[in-house]
Amino acid sequence: MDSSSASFHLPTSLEVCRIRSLPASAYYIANFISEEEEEIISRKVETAPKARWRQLTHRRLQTWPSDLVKDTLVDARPLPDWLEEPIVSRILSIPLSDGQKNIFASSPHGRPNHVLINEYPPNTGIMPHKDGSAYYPVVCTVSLGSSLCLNLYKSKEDGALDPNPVWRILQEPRSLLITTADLYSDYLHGIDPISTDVDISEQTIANWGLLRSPYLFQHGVNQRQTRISLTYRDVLKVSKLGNKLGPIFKRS
Ligand SMILES: O=C(O)CCC(=O)C(=O)O
Ligand SMILES: [Fe+2]
Repeated sequence: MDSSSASFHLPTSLEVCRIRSLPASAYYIANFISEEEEEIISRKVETAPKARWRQLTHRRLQTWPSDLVKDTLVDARPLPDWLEEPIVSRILSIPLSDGQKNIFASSPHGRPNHVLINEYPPNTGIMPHKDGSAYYPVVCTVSLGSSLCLNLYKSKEDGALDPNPVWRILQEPRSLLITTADLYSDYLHGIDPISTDVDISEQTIANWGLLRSPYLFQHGVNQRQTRISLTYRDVLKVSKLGNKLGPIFKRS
């Protein structure tokens, strides 16, 4: 498999795939990985050692290289190859706008060092939340398997959550969504625990003009199947102890 971006049609800059109807800033690349790459990565996720999975009430997840301890990455092993290639090199290959640096150029480690993998069977979601201060404020989400809507919420003046989402982003399989800046810090995001996303249209989906297959949603619905998301972030604090211990941990 050729993991370089040269043979793959990526946008020339993030600016060309910015979701213009949203506050600063979100970017959506519909065809970020190929079907073959999606298949290979999905298989790696599914066949990871059982101990890698953490079961929540409705959903299960994996963290690579490990969970954070007090907002710190204590296990400084590099990401495994299948999480690194082709996704990380492709993210780093795209300039913000022509001639500029990539989205992680100013982050402490210059690249994502942590990946959270969430699996969402139909009728599962994630409560509205913010991702918090452990990370450099850039989240790169690669979706596998199925489409679903990510909701964006505003906090009310009194800090309470306004339960109606202000925007919805439709994430198709093989897409990359990047959220950063105000959208990262000032808004919450969540996924409804439903089997079918409804009321999907050009008017209600913020990234409609950037979708790969808008015709699939012409009847306004998206029947969900199991969707897996990989969220790439740069954890700000990496423990020095972890760095020293790193080489003696076995890779799994
Ligand atoms: O699966 C997604 O697209 C969102 C996951 C998420 O919000 C998180 O892991 O913090
Ligand atoms: Fe999140």
